[in-house]
Amino acid sequence: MIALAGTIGAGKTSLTQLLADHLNSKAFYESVDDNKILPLFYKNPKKYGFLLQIYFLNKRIDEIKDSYDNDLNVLDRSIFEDALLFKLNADMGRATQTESDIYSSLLANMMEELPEQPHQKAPDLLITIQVSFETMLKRIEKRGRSYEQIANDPSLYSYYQNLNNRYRDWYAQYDESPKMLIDGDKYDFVEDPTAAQEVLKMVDRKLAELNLK
Ligand SMILES: Nc1ncnc2c1ncn2[C@@H]1O[C@H](COP(=O)(O)OP(=O)(O)OP(=O)(O)O)[C@@H](O)[C@H]1O
Repeated sequence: MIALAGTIGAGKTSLTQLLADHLNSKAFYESVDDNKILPLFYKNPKKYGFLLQIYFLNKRIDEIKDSYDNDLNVLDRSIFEDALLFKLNADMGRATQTESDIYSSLLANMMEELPEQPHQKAPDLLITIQVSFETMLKRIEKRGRSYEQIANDPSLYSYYQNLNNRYRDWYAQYDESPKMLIDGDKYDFVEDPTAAQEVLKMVDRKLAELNLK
């Protein structure tokens, strides 16, 4: 399967739709609006950080299992980014070392590839959308999920800044599958149909190179 990655508001959900339509495959979305734990987490990250992580892990494993039937199915967020978010929260004192260790070993256990399984769990291709911090802030504001707004909680500014910075290193180090980077500032594939076509062409070239299409 193809997994999208990128910071909050990078455009993962939109590109997932675009790609699945283009490839005639299925799109799998992380459902944010009916996630009951996320607003609790934003209100009290220390209390709900670990629960949120377990919730996401469970959801993403479900998605990985459901998307097995076609290598070109598209997931709007990769499971591997959660560790980046959790590490950030742990470094900010919102999770304990024990919670962090248990999460890492649970993730490794869940993702371990077994010889008898018919399909691998890691994606066939990871596509990361990289956006500047300014773009990230604009998108978060434009989308307007109340618990994500800096106007309601100014401490989110440094959380978002830190998150965006860490994505660069995360992408550089990521080695679970083939990967490619899309510049989300340069290619506004949501508003600009020409940019969308260019992005689809880039992905097609990568899929051909990997013999997936
Ligand atoms: N592992 C995690 N730990 C903490 N928060 C998370 C985690 N995964 C997702 N979130 C939160 O869930 C919300 C949705 O994030 P996500 O980036 O997946 O979707 P999105 O904002 O709709 O992105 P896009 O616009 O790229 O589709 C954000 O508030 C994000 O901070």
